[in-house]
Amino acid sequence: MAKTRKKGPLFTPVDKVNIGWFFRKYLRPKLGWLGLIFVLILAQGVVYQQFLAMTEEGLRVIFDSGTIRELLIICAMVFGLFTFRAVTSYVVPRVSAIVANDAIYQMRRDLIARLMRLDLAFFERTPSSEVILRLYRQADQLGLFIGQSTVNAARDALTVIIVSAWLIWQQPFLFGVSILVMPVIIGIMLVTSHFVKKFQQSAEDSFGAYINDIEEMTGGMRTVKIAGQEEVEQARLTEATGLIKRLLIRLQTAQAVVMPTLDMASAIVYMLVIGIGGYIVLDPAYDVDGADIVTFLLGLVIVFDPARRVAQFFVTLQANLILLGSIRDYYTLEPTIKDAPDATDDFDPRGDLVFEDVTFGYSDDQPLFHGLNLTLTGGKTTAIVGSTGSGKTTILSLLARLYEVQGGAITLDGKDIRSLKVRALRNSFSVVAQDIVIFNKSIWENIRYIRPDATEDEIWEAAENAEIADLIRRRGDAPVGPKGAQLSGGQKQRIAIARAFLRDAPIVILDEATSALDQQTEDRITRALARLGDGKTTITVAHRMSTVKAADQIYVLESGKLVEQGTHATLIAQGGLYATMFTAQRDGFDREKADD
Ligand SMILES: Nc1ncnc2c1ncn2[C@@H]1O[C@H](COP(=O)(O)OP(=O)(O)OP(=O)(O)O)[C@@H](O)[C@H]1O
Repeated sequence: MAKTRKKGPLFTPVDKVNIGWFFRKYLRPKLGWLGLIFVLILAQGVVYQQFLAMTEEGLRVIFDSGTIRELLIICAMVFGLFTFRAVTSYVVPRVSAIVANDAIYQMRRDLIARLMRLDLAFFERTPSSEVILRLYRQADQLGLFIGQSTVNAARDALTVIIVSAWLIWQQPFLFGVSILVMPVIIGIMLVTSHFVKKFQQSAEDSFGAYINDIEEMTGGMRTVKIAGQEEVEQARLTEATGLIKRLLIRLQTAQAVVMPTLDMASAIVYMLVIGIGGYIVLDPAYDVDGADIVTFLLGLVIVFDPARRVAQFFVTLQANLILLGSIRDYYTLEPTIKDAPDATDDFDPRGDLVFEDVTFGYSDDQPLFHGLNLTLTGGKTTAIVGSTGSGKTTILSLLARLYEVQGGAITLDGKDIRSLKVRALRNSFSVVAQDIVIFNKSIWENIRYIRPDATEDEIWEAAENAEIADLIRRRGDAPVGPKGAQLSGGQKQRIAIARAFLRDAPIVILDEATSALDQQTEDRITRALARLGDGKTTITVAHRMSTVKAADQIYVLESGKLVEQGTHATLIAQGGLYATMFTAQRDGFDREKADD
């Protein structure tokens, strides 16, 4: 999703749109607070100007031998001014931290809500590391930048403006001399900004790749260990961190150019002011005294520090514009599968599910279904069998509108599923699939996840039905490890089955539901699943022929084409593909038993 940026001005049109978007959406509602921050930092700038004015007066008291009393009053006022500045220096970061973190919280909240609405296809093509990067690191960095750097920069900029205005008013000629170096500074900043943007983009990409590597490593640790691939993994991750190191060094080196440039510029300015200023003081033709020059120099010292920080800010701003752009990219994504304007939830989920001439492919060059016709009769059990990659799981995805058909239609209760509310349609399904989402919580909590409002009795009943209640009693509240790493495949499947019981939806989808179970458990679970599907529309996808035998209707797919259909008995009698697959599996099974 990286955007190539051409070398150019400080803000590209995309940057301007992004800043405008962030301001309108997340900062404008906080204008009151922003106003307060502005007033306080304005006051901080005025404090410096007042300090200078008083210093000039103090110096005159000393040079022109005024009274001690006058001097003491000036000292007390200077102390008072800085105490005020100290108080505001506490209040401003406090208020700005609240404003910025709240803005980032709202942005994250919206981002999460947006992500949830996106199509499954987005998650199947986007590495999770990219999502993590945006939701976590980039949003965090942006929050810090807005809460601290921007507010500080605004304060510094105001200080520079106020003090400079005072200096111009006092000594216009000397001020004119001081800003002779400005064009050089601006030129260097523009060049630096370009490189900072470029390196930041590369650094973000390599951070994404690094998170991806970590995810793959931790997720596949079992395989890594068994295959003794630790060193390969270590080398892979070390290489990724090495790349990050190199990019960050380049990034920070580019940023570091700003400070010495400003230091050199300030040295030249001081030199000019002392030289030309000194000459003016010595020349009786000018009405300028030593106090004027000392105050002017002090004013420059006061201005230079915040000016340096403002310049530095513009450079880090470039890096943060990349982060903002990267987060904003997700806001421009729209789900393609959403409710039609006149979508209805008025349908009977117990009705027939029918594929009418359905055409579908994951990509244009790989069509899968062409004119597929199937009827999954309401209240009955339909099995879909076929070799691997024949499109069985895709049928289930299309039913739940995880993908949209490209031709023809799928109807439920005679209504095109595209005319139904997506949420209502999906609520009609209970799914027991292979890719089970398991959280690092207790089994009990994992079952409850599907229906947080379920009563304790309902959860126990579901657990008993799925034959996992004993395990819950044994393990108690112990968490099951990340992604359920401490559970066996069969135990995870039984959690999925318990969830399906708890959800109790009118259509039950079983996608290889009993594949990870031993024969004895499988028999028990098959009975449990029969109870689950009792009176419901059940759709079973299985490699194992034994689990589909009892289905009311069996469809046999081959490379996306429907090649046979009927009951177990009729298909066996036909002696086609199904009969061949069934016999092959049974023979294999018998051989295994004989070997035992
Ligand atoms: N998200 C996806 N993006 C692109 N192609 C996909 C995607 N999911 C599946 N496919 C392809 O579509 C075809 C059908 O896949 P599908 O998962 O429906 O088969 P299946 O019959 O369920 O296979 P299996 O029995 O191995 O689970 C396969 O060729 C697969 O590579």
